[in-house]
Amino acid sequence: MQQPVIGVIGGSGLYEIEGLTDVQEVVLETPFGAPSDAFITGNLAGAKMVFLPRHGRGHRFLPSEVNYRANIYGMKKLGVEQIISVSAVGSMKEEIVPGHIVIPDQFFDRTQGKRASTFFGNGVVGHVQFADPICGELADILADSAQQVGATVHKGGTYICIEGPNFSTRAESNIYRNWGVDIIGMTNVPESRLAREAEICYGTVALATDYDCWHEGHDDVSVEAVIAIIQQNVAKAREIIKAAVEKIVAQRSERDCECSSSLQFAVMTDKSLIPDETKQVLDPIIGKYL
Ligand SMILES: CSC[C@H]1O[C@H](OP(=O)(O)O)[C@H](O)[C@@H]1O
Ligand SMILES: Nc1ncnc2[nH]cnc12
Repeated sequence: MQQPVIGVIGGSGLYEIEGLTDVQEVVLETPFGAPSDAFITGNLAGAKMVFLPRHGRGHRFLPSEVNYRANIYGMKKLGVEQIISVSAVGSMKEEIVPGHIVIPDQFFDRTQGKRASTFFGNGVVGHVQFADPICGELADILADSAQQVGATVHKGGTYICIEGPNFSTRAESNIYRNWGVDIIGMTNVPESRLAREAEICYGTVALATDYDCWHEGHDDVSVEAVIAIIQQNVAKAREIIKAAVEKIVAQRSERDCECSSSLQFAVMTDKSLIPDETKQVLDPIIGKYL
């Protein structure tokens, strides 16, 4: 059995990963442009790791500016099969207290169409299933890991993804709550869509940092408050990643989740009509089916 290759996309406050051996910086250009930063590769607990800070080191890219396609394409090129996303989120439920961890199982997309969110196009049409956008097996591992390291964890929940970069109005926040969502953020869509198209399992460790602006007993969300909670919890997030990596290594078997073969029946276009250049660009993603 080959060593697992696990990607970590660090969100707000997580710009580096600790404890790796044989660390290298890999600068990649992709057909979709430059990723958010150099990929940091190394070994951790028997796995090969590929780390990328979503907003770049120094937090330089807005949620709408992050080049999600280049990031996921780069992960695929580096052999990543599972991505652990780490994200700061607002809590939309009383019981999700700032400092708690949520492992969401659903996304609700409220982005405004400004983000490139598919590898398809340019002569190739494909439609992947996305009813369950998070890999169930990876989510189980992340929830168990969070519990193991002593975090208060909520397993399951809907993450509503807004365009940002401004936080929500009070009316929006209350309406989202009426829709029944659990947490709010700005980044996990389209990242998760692209991971599914690339047949990479995707799971999120969401750190609740605030009550957005709906809670009468708490201050409205601010960057200052978000950073304070992240700083208190970043060590815990790193412990969760390490525990999850150890479990993935221990359970290592060929993936049999739906994510691992999501493209098998997804491409609609007659193979003989797909332009050569498109085939070349998408070779790491659809090559095995052509
Ligand atoms: C600093 S609060 C807003 C910012 O934090 C979250 O980012 P990430 O998912 O990368 O941790 C949120 O989506 C916003 O981008
Ligand atoms: N309240 C909030 N809204 C959107 N993204 C967030 N990230 C952290 N807190 C957030």
